[in-house]
Amino acid sequence: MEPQARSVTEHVEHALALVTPLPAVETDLESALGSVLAEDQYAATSVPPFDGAAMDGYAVRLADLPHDGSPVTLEVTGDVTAGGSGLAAVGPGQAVRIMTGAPLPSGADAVVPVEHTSTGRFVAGVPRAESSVTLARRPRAHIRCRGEDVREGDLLAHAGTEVTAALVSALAASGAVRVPVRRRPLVVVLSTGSELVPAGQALGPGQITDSNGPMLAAAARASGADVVRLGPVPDDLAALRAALDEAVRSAGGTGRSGADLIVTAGGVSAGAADVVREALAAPGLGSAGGPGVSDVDVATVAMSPGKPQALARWRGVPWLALPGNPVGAYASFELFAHPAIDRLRGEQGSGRRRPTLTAAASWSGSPGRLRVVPVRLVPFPDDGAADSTTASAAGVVPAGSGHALSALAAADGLALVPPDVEKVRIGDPVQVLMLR
Ligand SMILES: Nc1nc2c(c(=O)[nH]1)N[C@H]1C(S)=C(S)[C@@H](COP(=O)(O)OP(=O)(O)OC[C@H]3O[C@@H](n4cnc5c(N)ncnc54)[C@H](O)[C@@H]3O)O[C@H]1N2
Ligand code: MOO
Repeated sequence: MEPQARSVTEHVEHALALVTPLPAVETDLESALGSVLAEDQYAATSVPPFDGAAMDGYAVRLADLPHDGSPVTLEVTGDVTAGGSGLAAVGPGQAVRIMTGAPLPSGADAVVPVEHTSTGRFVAGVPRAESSVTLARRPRAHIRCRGEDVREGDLLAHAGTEVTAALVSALAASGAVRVPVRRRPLVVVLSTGSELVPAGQALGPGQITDSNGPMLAAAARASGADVVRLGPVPDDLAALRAALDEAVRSAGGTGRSGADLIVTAGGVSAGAADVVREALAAPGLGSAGGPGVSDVDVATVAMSPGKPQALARWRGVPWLALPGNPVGAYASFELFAHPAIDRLRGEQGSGRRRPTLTAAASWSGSPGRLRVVPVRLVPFPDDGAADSTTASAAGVVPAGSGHALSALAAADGLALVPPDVEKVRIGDPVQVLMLR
């Protein structure tokens, strides 16, 4: 008899319970890209750090410009450029040439853009020749005030935020040099199966190319981990145990020691050669395990594909054992391994977006199981009009034509059809775990 199936949500909880956020390390700002902040970040300096010009033009005193908008002629007494010393002052009846980003001279309280003055335009590289300028009051002052973007001490980002290029900009502008981030996890990926040969090798009878190894390695890398890939290892207990031991010691080319997470694919179901099951314990299972293994948790998860799953520790290192069927392996990675990697990285929240979109085709569910369907985004509703710009791109259809791996390759996301849905019909809401 098949053991009682566990829900996907429950298995996610078990997977998350296996891992804890990695320690914080200080790193320079650029290397922090893709890592997760370990502490809240506050601005060390204000942005902009001084009052300055937002336009190329003339710094003036508003008191000199009539309210009725009639023009006045002012004496041009100086020049300030961005990065220049900016010591010029504007006295009554005077104006100073000023370039965008330059500090506002004392006495000035507005900038009049050059195109609204008698000068018309500045010529790059040509120094000031004009001794006067005629201009009038404008509705806007075109001044960027000190701290108007970020004020010293402002919270820029919470702990748990992934460092993006945009955040690097905000941190750099406000004085950050080194930032505390969680260490990147080292994930060891290991595929098992005597039928597997590495990509590029000729196939003998009954052999297939190992695609789960490269796929899981790529998926782990895309979720922000450093990756070492081992195997494929044959269905042989001694070989598997040796590979797991290598994983524990593994530094690969990363200059680090020891996996933070081991992800295997294959060998977890009921076959006589299912070597991962063998390494976890004897058939029957529970919490027991052979030497090296602890916290064994073998589960039948109510999902399709991806039903056989196991969790354990190998010499203390968290180990997620995913099924070998490639689509099941990928779905399991996204549902269980990705959140576990997010937790190791210290990321708050669940990483992947899961919007509710609309089914633009009908397909069957898997009653009693969460059905995972690779889907493509399409416009919906698609009224067939030549101009489809009115249709939103919020519809999904099953990707590919049913061949499992080709569907996965074409997918924008994985539709998650709940266990109580027998059939998805056109127009039904459907939750989609977005892959890009
Ligand atoms: N008697 C039962 N048999 C099976 C059950 C079951 O409940 N009772 N479950 C089935 C389901 S569902 C799945 S999923 C598979 C999972 O089995 P394993 O995790 O043990 O995976 P394997 O048997 O090793 O492989 C399954 C399938 O995928 C191919 N494969 C494996 N690894 C790779 C790889 N790295 N690259 C490409 N393809 C791979 C493998 O050749 C098999 O065809 O068990 C069912 N059986
Ligand atoms: O659970 Mo298996 O991955 O359905 O094919």
